[in-house]
Amino acid sequence: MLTDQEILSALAQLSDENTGVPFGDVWNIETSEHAVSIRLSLSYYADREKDSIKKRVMSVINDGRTVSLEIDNNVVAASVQNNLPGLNGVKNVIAVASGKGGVGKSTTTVNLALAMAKEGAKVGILDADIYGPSQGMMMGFSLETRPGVRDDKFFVPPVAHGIQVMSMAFLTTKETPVAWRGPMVTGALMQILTQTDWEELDYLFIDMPPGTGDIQLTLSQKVPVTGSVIVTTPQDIALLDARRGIEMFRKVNISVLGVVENMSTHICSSCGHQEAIFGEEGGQTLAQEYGVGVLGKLPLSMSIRKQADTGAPTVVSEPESDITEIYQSIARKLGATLATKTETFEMPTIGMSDD
Ligand SMILES: Nc1ncnc2c1ncn2[C@@H]1O[C@H](COP(=O)(O)OP(=O)(O)OP(=O)(O)O)[C@@H](O)[C@H]1O
Repeated sequence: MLTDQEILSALAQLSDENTGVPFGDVWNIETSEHAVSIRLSLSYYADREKDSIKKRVMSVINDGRTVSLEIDNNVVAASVQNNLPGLNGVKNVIAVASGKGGVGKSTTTVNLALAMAKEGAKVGILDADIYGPSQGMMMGFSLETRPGVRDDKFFVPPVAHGIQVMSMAFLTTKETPVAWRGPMVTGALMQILTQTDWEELDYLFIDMPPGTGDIQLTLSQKVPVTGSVIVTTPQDIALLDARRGIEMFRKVNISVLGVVENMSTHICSSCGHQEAIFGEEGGQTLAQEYGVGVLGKLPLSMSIRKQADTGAPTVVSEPESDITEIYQSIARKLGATLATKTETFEMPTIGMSDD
C-alpha cells in the first residue's frame, strides 16, 4: 500500500493538460485502509475533464483502495492593465478581438463563453461590436429584448443559456444612427459596461469591434482587461491584421492569452473529409513570432454557422460533438492560462536624485 507521501508526490507530478506543466502542490488527501479521498484545488474550471483526471489519479494510486475525487475551483481576480479600477461583480474581463472583420470573432466568443460556463464558471458577454452586434441573435434573444433596470441606475442583463448578456443592440432601435463617431461609441460602451449589474462573474467576455482603429484602442485603454484572445483565420492577410491586434494590446499593456485559429480546415458535410483550404499553421507562426500560444483550431463547418444563426450555438446544440470538445478544450486552456499569467506590465522607472 502506498504511503500518503508517495501518493502526494505522484499526484504532484501528474501533468495538467491545460497548463502543460505538472499540477504540483494542489492536492489534499485523506486515507484509510480501504479508501483514498482526494481534493484537487484548481484556479480555473474544468468540470468536463473530471472523469479523465480521475482516471489518471486512479492509475497513480492503483493499490486496491477505492478512490474518490472532488475538485474545488477558486478563480481569483487577476491584475488588469495600468492598475485600472475593476468592474463591480466581475473577477476577470477577457477581450476577444480580431484584426479584421468576418473571421468569426463573435461566433468564437459566444461558443467560448458557453463552453466556459459548461466547465462550471459564471460567465457574461458584453457585445461591444457596435457596428455589427450579433451576440443577442446568437444567444437566441428576440429583437425586442431589453435589459431590466435596478434603482433607476443599473441595467440588469438578460440571461440566456445561463449567461448574462449585454449588448448595444438591446438599447438601440432601427432608427438609432449607426454612423456614431468614435467618442460617442466608446462613451456609450463604457456606460453600459460600468452601469450593468453583473452578478458575480468569474469571466466577462467582451466581443470587441473588429479592427485596430481609434475605438478599439480607446476601449483597450479604458476597459480593465485581464487578458485578450485574438481570433484569426489562416490566410496571410488575416494574419497580418491579427499582428496589429496583438501589437495594439501590447501597446496598452494587456496580456495576450492566446490565438484561436478559426476556419482552420474545411470539413465536408457529406463525407467528413478535412482540407486546409486557407493554408496550414498560420496561427502557429503568429504564436511563435509573438510568444503566445495557439489555444485551439476550429474547422470551417456548416454546423457552426447554422447553429449560431438559429440562437443555439454549437456548444449548446451539440454538446457532445467533436467541435464542442474543441471549444471546451480552448475554454479550459484559456482559464488556466489566465490563472497562471505572468505579469508583463512594464515597471515604472524610479529616478534617484542626487540631492
Ligand atoms: N468556424 C466556422 N465555420 C463556418 N462558419 C463560421 C465559422 N465561424 C464563423 N462562421 C460564420 O462566419 C460569419 C462571420 O462570423 P462572425 O460574425 O462571428 O465574424 P466576426 O469576426 O465577429 O465578424 P464582425 O465582427 O466583422 O461582424 C458568420 O456567418 C458565422 O456564422
